[in-house]
Amino acid sequence: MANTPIKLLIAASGTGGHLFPAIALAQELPDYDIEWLGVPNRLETQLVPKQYPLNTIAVEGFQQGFGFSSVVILGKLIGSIIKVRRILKQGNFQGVFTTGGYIAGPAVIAARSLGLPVVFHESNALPGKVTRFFGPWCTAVALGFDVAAKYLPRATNVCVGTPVRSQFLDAASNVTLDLPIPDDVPLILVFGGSQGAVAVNKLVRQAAPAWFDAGAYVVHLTGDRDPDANSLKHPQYIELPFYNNMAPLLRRACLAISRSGAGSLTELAVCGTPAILIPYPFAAEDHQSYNAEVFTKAGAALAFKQSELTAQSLQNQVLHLLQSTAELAKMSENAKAIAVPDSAEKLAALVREVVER
Ligand SMILES: CC(=O)N[C@H]1[C@@H](OP(=O)(O)OP(=O)(O)OC[C@H]2O[C@@H](n3ccc(=O)[nH]c3=O)[C@H](O)[C@@H]2O)O[C@H](CO)[C@@H](O)[C@@H]1O
Repeated sequence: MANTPIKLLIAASGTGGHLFPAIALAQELPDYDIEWLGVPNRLETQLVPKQYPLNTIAVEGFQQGFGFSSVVILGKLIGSIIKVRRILKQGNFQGVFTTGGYIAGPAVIAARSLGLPVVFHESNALPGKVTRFFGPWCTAVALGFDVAAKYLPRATNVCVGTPVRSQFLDAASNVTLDLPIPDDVPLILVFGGSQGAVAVNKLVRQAAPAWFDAGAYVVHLTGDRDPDANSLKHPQYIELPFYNNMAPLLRRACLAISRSGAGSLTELAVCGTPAILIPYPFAAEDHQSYNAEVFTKAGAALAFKQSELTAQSLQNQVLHLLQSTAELAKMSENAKAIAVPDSAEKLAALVREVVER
């Protein structure tokens, strides 16, 4: 039996922020037999590499209050727990890993009810409700930022950083910057999480002409739901709904304008990209502001509330930074100082310790 691979079920679903760390972990466990748990209509159907079979369940979050729709959701949750228990038993799984979100509830309950170990990864500075509720039930909670530990006093916390895609670490990676940007121009990268940020896009389109006049190029990743897509045309402006080769792009950019999802922040740190952060104002419990604070405290970024930022103030702030190479260099150094480049290895070591114990 010594050579039988360990069977691990990874429950990660929904956004890039939940999926990329889990994929990075899976790639760090090549000797494991891994299957995925997701939902049928989210990003996992496109992003999870084909070698990991995808099991799907119907699960969604509870709304405020408890009405008829909550009863339906509760029914789905119970159905999901039963289905995950069946998957775990029939597949002889030895442990579960999750990055949180709605999928985590049935995964944790099913695994713990069968006595299986669970490692939960929470990438945000303010852990989500699901993490705060289920964290104490898990064998270990791996944290992206150590400040999160104070919100999880009853959980077994280990700070490991947040794993990034292999393109961020592998110098020999064949992931290259295939965009027409001259070598000697300042590049501003604008992106808004894995789904784009329409409000930021609007500000950027108004502010960008002055940046072009200052000689800068702008790569603008708009997401695929922007009603004004393709409305700005300029030879120094490249607009795309989504771009996959983020590592070379973040390394090349002298400044990023970004939301402050944990995944984006982790990549900014690993690449040492100075940033202007505009936390998504409607994120659950305003968690993106807590994430941004980790970076502003470290001197790695500036952060502005969306409600307080105008196109004019954004324009001026960027023009100021473009002229302050020393300030940008300091921010870059500070960003690198909070990066945890070997996070996937640390997380994999924790999973091995917990599952093979
Ligand atoms: C709106 C919201 O609540 N978002 C949450 C969601 O992350 P969400 O996926 O929205 O945002 P993240 O910043 O965590 O991750 C975005 C990821 O998408 C990638 N990307 C983006 C644009 C693009 O064109 N190409 C590309 O590859 C980025 O490089 C990054 O890896 O889960 C995160 C982890 O719990 C939270 O911190 C975020 O607050």
